[in-house]
Amino acid sequence: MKIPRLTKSIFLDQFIYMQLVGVLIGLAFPHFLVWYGFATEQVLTTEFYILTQVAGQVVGLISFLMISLVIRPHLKTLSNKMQDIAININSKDFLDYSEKCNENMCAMEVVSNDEIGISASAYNELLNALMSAHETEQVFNKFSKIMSESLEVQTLSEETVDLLIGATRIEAAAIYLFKNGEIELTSTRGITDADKLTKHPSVMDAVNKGRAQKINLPKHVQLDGVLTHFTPSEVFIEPIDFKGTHLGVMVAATGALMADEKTRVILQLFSRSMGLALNNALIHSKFQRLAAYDSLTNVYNRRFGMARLKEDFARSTREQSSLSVIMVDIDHFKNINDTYGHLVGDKAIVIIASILKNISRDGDVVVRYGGEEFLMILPGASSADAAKVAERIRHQVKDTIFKEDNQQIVMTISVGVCGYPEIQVTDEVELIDKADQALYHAKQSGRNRVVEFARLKNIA
Ligand SMILES: Nc1nc2c(ncn2[C@@H]2O[C@H](COP(=O)(O)OP(=O)(O)OP(=O)(O)O)[C@@H](O)[C@H]2O)c(=O)[nH]1
Repeated sequence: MKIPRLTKSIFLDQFIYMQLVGVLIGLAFPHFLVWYGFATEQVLTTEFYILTQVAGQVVGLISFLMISLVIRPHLKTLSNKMQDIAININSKDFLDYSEKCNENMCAMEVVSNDEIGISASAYNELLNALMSAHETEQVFNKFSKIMSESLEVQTLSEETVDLLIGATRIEAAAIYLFKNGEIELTSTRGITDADKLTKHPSVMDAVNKGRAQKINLPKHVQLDGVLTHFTPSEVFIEPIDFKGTHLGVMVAATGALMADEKTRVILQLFSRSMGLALNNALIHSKFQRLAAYDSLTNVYNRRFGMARLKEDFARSTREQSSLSVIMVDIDHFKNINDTYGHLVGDKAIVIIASILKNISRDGDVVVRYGGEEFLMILPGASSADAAKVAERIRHQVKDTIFKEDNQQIVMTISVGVCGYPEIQVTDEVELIDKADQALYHAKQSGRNRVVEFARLKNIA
């Protein structure tokens, strides 16, 4: 039965109805007493009617007050908490609010199993769902920031793995990408033998078919967790795709705690959204490579080499450390072209470049400076050290027999060396210029030789 509403306040309606009930009881009560055996002249009097009316109103009023005292505070607390959340969501302060939120402050105490108790637990569930959605949103915002701020595959992968481990129940993770037809480990945290996973059939399946999977981790893979070593409870394999192309796969393992809803949601969000950023990063690195490398020899091109030399020279003058350059030019190269043709000439250039690369140490830079001219930058090497390297190169070139059809081609090179700070130059262009002068001298004095600019000066 639906009782009609009288005012805008349910409590006021309830009060009015209680008063009406009081009036009816006040009217009926004297007649009930007559029926019960009281004398009519005693109870059907105006005074007795007034008395029963007053008693009825008082009972109505007490009932209203009791309802206000027992029910109203619970509803008031519930409405205050809801208002707090609404205000914080609207003022975008929900992050601070959720961080401060503990059981006492935000959750409602459930004190009954009636509608009020049900409302309190429904509110608590709603609050938990809101907090969890908010946390997921925060993690995804951080993830979007990572995706939009870097164009480096390595940085993107490492920061994603770190965030995944920091924000979910995942305790170890790795990202593998397809490179030249092979699955390559790009970043890993916690999986100590991550390389071995590239051969695992489930990983291959996820990469080849783009199929997400959940597997048991193979025995030989161990996890470093917060607790020493432990066996993971689950391992998720999520493909990373972009427009139907399988770019790679994300492997993530939970530790002692199984993945909760938030972990599963974030894992899927990450693997599904990474494709675009990784694809951009892969294109970027391809373009960077194209812009920096010489396509014939696969060593740095002149533009990149000069930029690199500028940086190295600035560092050497700042730190007062040695820096030497070696200029290499193939002797009578025109003859090779004229005798065997340009294609054979190209092969000869590639052979010289690979000799230079093989002899160079970590940190040295090989540059194709011109057609058949190479520059080698040796940070930390004195002029005398660089001259020794140059001699090794010269010998190796001379001793390399280059076979073309049935012909055996022997090449020689002339080399100019200049080193800072032995030779006090003002910039990197002057350093190159001096090495060039030494090279010119090597050519003039018969070719197939190394000339150090420092000695040239002494001779002069
Ligand atoms: N095959 C080929 N030849 C090139 C390339 N770049 C430059 N050359 C040739 O290299 C030759 C360089 O000749 P020169 O500078 O006259 O000198 P050289 O014959 O090497 O003689 P010296 O340097 O004086 O010992 C020219 O014939 C160019 O055409 C290239 O990328 N491929």
